Amino acid sequence: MKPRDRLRIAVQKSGRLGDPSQDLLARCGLKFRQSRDKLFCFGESLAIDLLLVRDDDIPGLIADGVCDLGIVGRNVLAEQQAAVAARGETPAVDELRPLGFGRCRLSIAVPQELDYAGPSSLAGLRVATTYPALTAAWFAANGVDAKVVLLKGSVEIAPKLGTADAICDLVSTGSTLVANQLREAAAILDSEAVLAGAGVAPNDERGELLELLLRRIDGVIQVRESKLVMLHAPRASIAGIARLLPPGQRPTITPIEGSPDEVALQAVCHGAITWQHLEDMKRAGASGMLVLPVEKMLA
Ligand SMILES: Nc1ncnc2c1ncn2[C@@H]1O[C@H](COP(=O)(O)OP(=O)(O)OP(=O)(O)O)[C@@H](O)[C@H]1O
Ligand SMILES: O=P(O)(O)OC[C@H]1O[C@H](OP(=O)(O)OP(=O)(O)O)[C@H](O)[C@@H]1O
Ligand SMILES: [Mg+2]
Repeated sequence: MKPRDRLRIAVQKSGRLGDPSQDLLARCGLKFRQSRDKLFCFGESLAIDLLLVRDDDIPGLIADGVCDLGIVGRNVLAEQQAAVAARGETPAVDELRPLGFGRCRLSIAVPQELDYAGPSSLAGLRVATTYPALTAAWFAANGVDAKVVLLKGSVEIAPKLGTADAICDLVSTGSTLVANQLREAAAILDSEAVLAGAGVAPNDERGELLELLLRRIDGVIQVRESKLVMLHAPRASIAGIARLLPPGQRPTITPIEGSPDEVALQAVCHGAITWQHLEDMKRAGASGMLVLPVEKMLA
């Protein structure tokens, strides 16, 4: 293969991960000019280009060296790794970073009327899936002999059609399962979009670009998951309130002019602040609570 000096990332052309993947790269300061056929994006701000492809092709493109990196669901990457491992080979593509979007899980689901009391309930049954290697590996790990039936799509209707007794497919809200009179029996993999890359990083300019990109991705993810919390509280309640916050920087406490028993608290927290957090803090004495997004952060 021709040597390359530009880093190349495979991203999903359309579908669920396409836009969020490009959005993440834009937040990392990458700017692109798209080719007329919309299959290639030339990096204008850095020597990093994109190849726009079907998500199923991404692990293979990295393994073959056509791309250095890819943004793909862990479910797709893990399936490829499990298929390689089942052939007795060592997977050449690794997960470098979880990216925090495209969250779903790969689950075994069974018809409502099937009694499921654990993996052994599926012994001797046919299980339809688009993820044959992961499904077979889960059965093997649980010592269950079941038949894995490969389907490329519409897996959920297989039990109704009589081509399978159960399925193993992606679940997010669970509404597809409900619509097909199925229920989730066991989650076999928690998934989200991940940055995937070759086990061995390129040992040239591309290696440096990769390091730079990883640093920026880490920064973007940290900021995205960070919130600035501001509130007022009686001085005596501050320790209790601080314990209710997700982990983060040590809070700043400032006196409030004219209210000697009350202080203002300001804290950068890493992780979601839910309504439940706010209600718990209110019960602990907090008032005037504000939760703000963080745009940039530098330690
Ligand atoms: N319901 C869901 N909720 C959240 N994430 C999901 C859901 N379904 C799938 N995903 C994640 O998004 C990825 C891409 O899903 P999508 O449906 O776009 O794939 P696809 O139809 O195989 O696309 P392609 O045309 O690229 O082959 C999945 O591999 C999974 O990681
Ligand atoms: O638990 P839910 O929120 O219902 O999501 C699960 C469904 O989402 C995905 O399909 P998608 O919506 O992408 O449709 P497709 O696979 O038919 O393209 C997946 O293949 C499941 O069928
Ligand atoms: Mg696909």
